Amino acid sequence: MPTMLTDVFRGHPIHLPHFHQPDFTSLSELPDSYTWTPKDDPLLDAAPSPPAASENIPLIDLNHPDAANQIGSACRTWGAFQIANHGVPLELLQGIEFLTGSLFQLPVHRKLKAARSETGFSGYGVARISSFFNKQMWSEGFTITGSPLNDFRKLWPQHHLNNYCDIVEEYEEQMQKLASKLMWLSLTSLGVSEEDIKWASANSDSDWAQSALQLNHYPVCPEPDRAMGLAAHTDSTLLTILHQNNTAGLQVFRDDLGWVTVPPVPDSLVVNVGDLFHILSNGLFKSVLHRARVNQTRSRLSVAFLWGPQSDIKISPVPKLVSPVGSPLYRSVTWTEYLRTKATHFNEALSMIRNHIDE
Ligand SMILES: C=C1C[C@]23C[C@H]1CC[C@H]2[C@@]12CCC[C@@](C)(C(=O)O1)[C@H]2[C@@H]3C(=O)O
Ligand SMILES: O=C(O)CCC(=O)C(=O)O
Ligand SMILES: [Fe+2]
Repeated sequence: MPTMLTDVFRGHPIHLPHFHQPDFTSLSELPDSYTWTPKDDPLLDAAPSPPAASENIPLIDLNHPDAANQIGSACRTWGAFQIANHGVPLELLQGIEFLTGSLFQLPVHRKLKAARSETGFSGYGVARISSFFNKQMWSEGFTITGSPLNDFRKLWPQHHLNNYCDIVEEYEEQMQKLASKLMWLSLTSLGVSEEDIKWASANSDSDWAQSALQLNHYPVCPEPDRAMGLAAHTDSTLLTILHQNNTAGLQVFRDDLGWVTVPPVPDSLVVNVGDLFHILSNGLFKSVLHRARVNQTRSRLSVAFLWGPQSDIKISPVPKLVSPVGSPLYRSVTWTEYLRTKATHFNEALSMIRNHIDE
């Protein structure tokens, strides 16, 4: 039996900073433990000099005949793009946003009933990457994998459960289909077909993939310029599909441009390349560094669909993308191994599985 995501951190506890959640709504000043300076994050104010022209991640119409090439090009230059005409019913996007809003509106003592444990995967808590920073993030999260019923039971009375579980299940199904479509469109642009990736071609999508949902809430903040919603990170996924409410906050990093805000476009979705897709593409696709800032007047919600392979699948660079005289940039790794490496080494995880070739 392959490890399921639920078991990834079993026996690999993550010691998160003590959970002192302030009552976000009652503060008129940012507590020191939430005030970020460049000492806490070297890239905090990263900006090119001279300042670069304003540019943004592309918005791609999935119905466009050239969508595959546009996606491939966005994966190479940005590691992120937005998509319109993605086929996910709008009521479903509204449904998951409503569920997320009502979850975070619950009183703290109720949310803590579904707190994520140190060795657990799902439930309520601070971002997992919190342990790598000295300052706290201005956000709260809820991770779901598999059926949310057990956790949701701790939050809501019976009469909400079926409806909320149906929304999560339907959302995961739609995202799964979309993620697989996006993966093949981007690989097509590199000349890679199903014959080149055995684990993916032998089975239908639902057999080889697994996923998690990360619900995020960034409350209104008295001093947004000094706070951080979610610190800079890359996702450990193949692809991540993000729905944000109509409040800006997500930023992606480009060496030549610094931090670039991804504006919310109604009814569209944001797609990020994750570390595993970077590995699979032998470094051609960029796993994008991103973060979330916060806001003084509007609270922000986001729902991230984190998508990767089942845990018995070894991801390694597609041979076709390795030059005949070169060697693959990375050694092979399963999603479970990678998540554990990331949980202990954070942003060093990718370089730890890189093949260092003697010159
Ligand atoms: C399947 C995943 C991917 C995880 C870990 C696990 C569940 C939650 C995901 C996130 C979501 C928030 C950012 C991140 C960096 C975090 O702290 O938790 C992500 C992390 C990763 O992409 O590495
Ligand atoms: O809230 C956002 O825009 C970013 C969320 C994110 O990066 C994540 O959940 O991995
Ligand atoms: Fe992320």
